[in-house]
Amino acid sequence: MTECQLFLSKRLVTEAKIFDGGVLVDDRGVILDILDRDEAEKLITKSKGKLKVTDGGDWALIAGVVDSHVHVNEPGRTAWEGFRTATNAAAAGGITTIVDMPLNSIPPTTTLENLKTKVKSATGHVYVDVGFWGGVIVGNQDSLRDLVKAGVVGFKCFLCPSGVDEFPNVGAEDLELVFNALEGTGSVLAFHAELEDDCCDEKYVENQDPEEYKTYLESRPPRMELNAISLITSFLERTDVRVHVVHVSSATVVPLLEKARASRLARGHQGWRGGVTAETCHHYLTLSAGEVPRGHSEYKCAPPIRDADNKEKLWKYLLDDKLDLVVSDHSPCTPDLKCSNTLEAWGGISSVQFGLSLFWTQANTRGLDLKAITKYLSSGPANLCGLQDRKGALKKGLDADLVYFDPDGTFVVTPEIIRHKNKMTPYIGKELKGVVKKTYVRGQLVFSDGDVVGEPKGKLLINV
Ligand SMILES: NC(=O)NC(NC(N)=O)C(=O)[O-]
Ligand SMILES: [Zn+2]
Ligand SMILES: [Zn+2]
Repeated sequence: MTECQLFLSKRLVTEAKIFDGGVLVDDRGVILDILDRDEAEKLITKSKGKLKVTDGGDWALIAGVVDSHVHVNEPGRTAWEGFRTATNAAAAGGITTIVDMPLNSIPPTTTLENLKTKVKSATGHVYVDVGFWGGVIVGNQDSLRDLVKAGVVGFKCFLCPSGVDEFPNVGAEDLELVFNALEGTGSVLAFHAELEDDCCDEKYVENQDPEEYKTYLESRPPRMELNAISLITSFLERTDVRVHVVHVSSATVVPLLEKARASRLARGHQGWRGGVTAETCHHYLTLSAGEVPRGHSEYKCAPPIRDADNKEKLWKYLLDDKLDLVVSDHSPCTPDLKCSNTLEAWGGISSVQFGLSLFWTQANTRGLDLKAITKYLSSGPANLCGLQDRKGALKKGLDADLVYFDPDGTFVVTPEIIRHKNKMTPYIGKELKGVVKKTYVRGQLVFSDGDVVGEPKGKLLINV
């Protein structure tokens, strides 16, 4: 019993309930049991001081957040973001696993060789556990099965230009090959779902003020998301490969996804949520187009943040179980690339550290309780990534990825508290609810009292 630990809280949050109790953790950092207060007290008495007990009192004890959409950019664009800084920010934000996106680093994660390069640059530099997405680009379909074997959680592809030359988008003809390559692997194909058509909106906005956010917004209308979903769903009668739509911005696409899911479920698809899933991001659930100040491209991302009515619809769909998870899509860059011209600036929002508090700030005012955090920020992403037997909930047999969280505390976002590399985010000056007090990865303390603890102890969730 000497190596076991017991983490107590008056508000222990499992997938099913919130109660006064404890999480018993073994010497490997795996959850041995979830106990109520009486059982925990009896165990403490029985152990005669041999059990290491941590009591968080009134702080909630929640499962660590799994952020399945983070662009780390190292190697190759390490000035934009690196593993140390991104995972330091994650630990401070109550995230115990991030999953790295395959693009913006050079090389992109599109071959086994490239994955090995990425893994090498991450080794020894991560404060939380890190999984990896593979990338699908034109012509790399023969590399996909090797990447699956190496343990990538799935693949991301683009249906429109990605913003970086080395990650070209695919078209309908490529997708045929890609679905064939992934058939039967159990892997998931995630889409950046924006697709242009003949009606060229970019040309239309040419004469408008490029510093106005509205100009950028009009260059990427909801129609682009709808076009993409139509293309994706047109494949679903012919393939069993799981599909996932990343960063849904326009609520208009959700009914189409719902229909596609229903049809797959009717066919008996065995994947999580019928193998048709979708995420939205903290920025779409927190911000709206009307509040973006002129020339402030730190609000720029693709697809764009839309109006307040759209934001409310996204919340409704989320609460109706029509959207499955919420992520940061942390996609940072250097300050020079966030110029005041909204058409030319880099598209990507930096927020990995603040996702949990951004979500809680909104969720709490909408009458949700702490279980919503576990559902949408932990178990949802873990299920997407096939990590549900290791991550994503306070449950026997899973890794003891734990966060002591003060749901009633507040803080203001300032550049000084930002831990990601380039201190830009649209949330500067905003007051957020919910303060991360301590973060544990596999039972080990990695963040406490406002700072990371010791050397990076994160694991890479990969077999290379
Ligand atoms: N090249 C990117 O990092 N793009 C990302 N940028 C955003 N979302 O603005 C993304 O996920 O598509
Ligand atoms: Zn994307
Ligand atoms: Zn992204």
